[in-house]
Amino acid sequence: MILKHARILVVDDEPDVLFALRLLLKTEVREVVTERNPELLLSLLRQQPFDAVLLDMNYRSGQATGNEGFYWLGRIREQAPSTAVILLTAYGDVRTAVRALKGGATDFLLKPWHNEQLLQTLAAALQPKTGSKSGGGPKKPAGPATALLGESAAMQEVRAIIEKVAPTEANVLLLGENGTGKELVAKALHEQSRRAARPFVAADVAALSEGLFESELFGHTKGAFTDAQASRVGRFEAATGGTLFLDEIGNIGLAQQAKLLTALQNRQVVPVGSNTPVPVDIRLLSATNAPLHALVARGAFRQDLMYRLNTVEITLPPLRERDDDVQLLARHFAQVYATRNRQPVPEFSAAALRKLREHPWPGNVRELQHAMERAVILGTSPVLLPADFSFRNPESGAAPAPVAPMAVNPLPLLEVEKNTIQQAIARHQGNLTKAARELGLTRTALYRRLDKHDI
Ligand SMILES: Nc1ncnc2c1ncn2[C@@H]1O[C@H](COP(=O)(O)OP(=O)(O)OP(=O)(O)O)[C@@H](O)[C@H]1O
Repeated sequence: MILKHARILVVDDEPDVLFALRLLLKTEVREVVTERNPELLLSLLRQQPFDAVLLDMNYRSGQATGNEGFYWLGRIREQAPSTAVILLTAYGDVRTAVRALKGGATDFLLKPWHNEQLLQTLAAALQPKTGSKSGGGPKKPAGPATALLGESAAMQEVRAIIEKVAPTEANVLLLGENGTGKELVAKALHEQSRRAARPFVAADVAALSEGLFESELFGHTKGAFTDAQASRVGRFEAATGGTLFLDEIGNIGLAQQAKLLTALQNRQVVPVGSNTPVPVDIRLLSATNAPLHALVARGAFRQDLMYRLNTVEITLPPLRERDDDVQLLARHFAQVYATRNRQPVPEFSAAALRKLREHPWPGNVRELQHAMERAVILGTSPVLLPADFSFRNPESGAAPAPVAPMAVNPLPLLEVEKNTIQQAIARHQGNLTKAARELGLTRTALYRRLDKHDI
């Protein structure tokens, strides 16, 4: 496609950028649509096809991780796989660029841009896929990579370790409670590795009986046992050149541990029923929610195997220890499920946000994800309220948490509002943008209330 026939969507939260790009593009392309709010991106793509999206990567001042950009990139890839996406960022570095391209971006431009270069990049992005895009390197079909979200210090550290470790061949052991994102991290490690173009093979080893363990992982020959009507390649071989992810590794017995250790030491597997070893070339990632070090101390897990697995160890913190991420993830899942169900994206009342923050999340991000799906589907107003979230009492594991009784001497409403605002501001060390977000208010609405309460 040539540029002058193209329909281009530009999404950036800076009005000046939108203005400049509209001015530049309106004489060069057939149609240019600009939008400040990335949340409207998907509905714009539904309304009309665009040939390319110029997408900003950071939407909140001071945030330079580009995670929002990666998130929207993934969503565009899912919804409009043939639309070219060019990412715009002021904070580019090589790793971000690589991550963007692996996530399916067509190209990457640094702000401030040169007009000539931007037009050339756009024109190149509109060429058919088999065309002249720079060659070299193995190509991987752009999958809708789920971004690992979270701005808490703990998650930023996890992402920094991933970036450092992913390109190496180190075996990585992922520790953390259920639903903290271990599998997501394993996929990120694979996607950012040199093995990204080869398979990512996952196996839940705890689910394998002792008998199945060997044949699933190492394969079997035809007739090796009663049900073996044909020979079958095991997970190790299937992952050749790529990554093998062994989940729930802490739950396997000592006999399986010995078999696994032998395979890892010898870098080869012997399929059940065969005498011929098959060499394997895998990078091993494993995960467990069991206290593996304590299991080693008790003699229930082999120390030598653990040392094979944990060249690098990454511990995913429970969600209750990363308060800052609860709101961000809740908004993310609200967006995902509202879009999936073709519903408007709900807002959150301040009280609902408080309830989400105060819940201990025993099921971590997975529990939050399900809570948001339920709330979006069953919610009756455009603003989610505390009643839209009913958590099971973690103690009993069954009954929904009782509704808090009314305070006997309720504070006057204005007092409550003032206290709530003051607390939110204190929690965010005076950062009004963050306080406003937690309270479910726009910054302007928060300023009005500061004025009203003389804060
Ligand atoms: N930081 C995150 N950002 C976005 N989504 C996340 C994040 N962490 C977890 N999720 C989502 O939460 C769900 C559970 O994550 P995942 O399966 O990776 O957890 P896990 O620790 O491997 O769980 P388990 O121990 O139960 O296997 C997935 O749908 C995943 O996409």
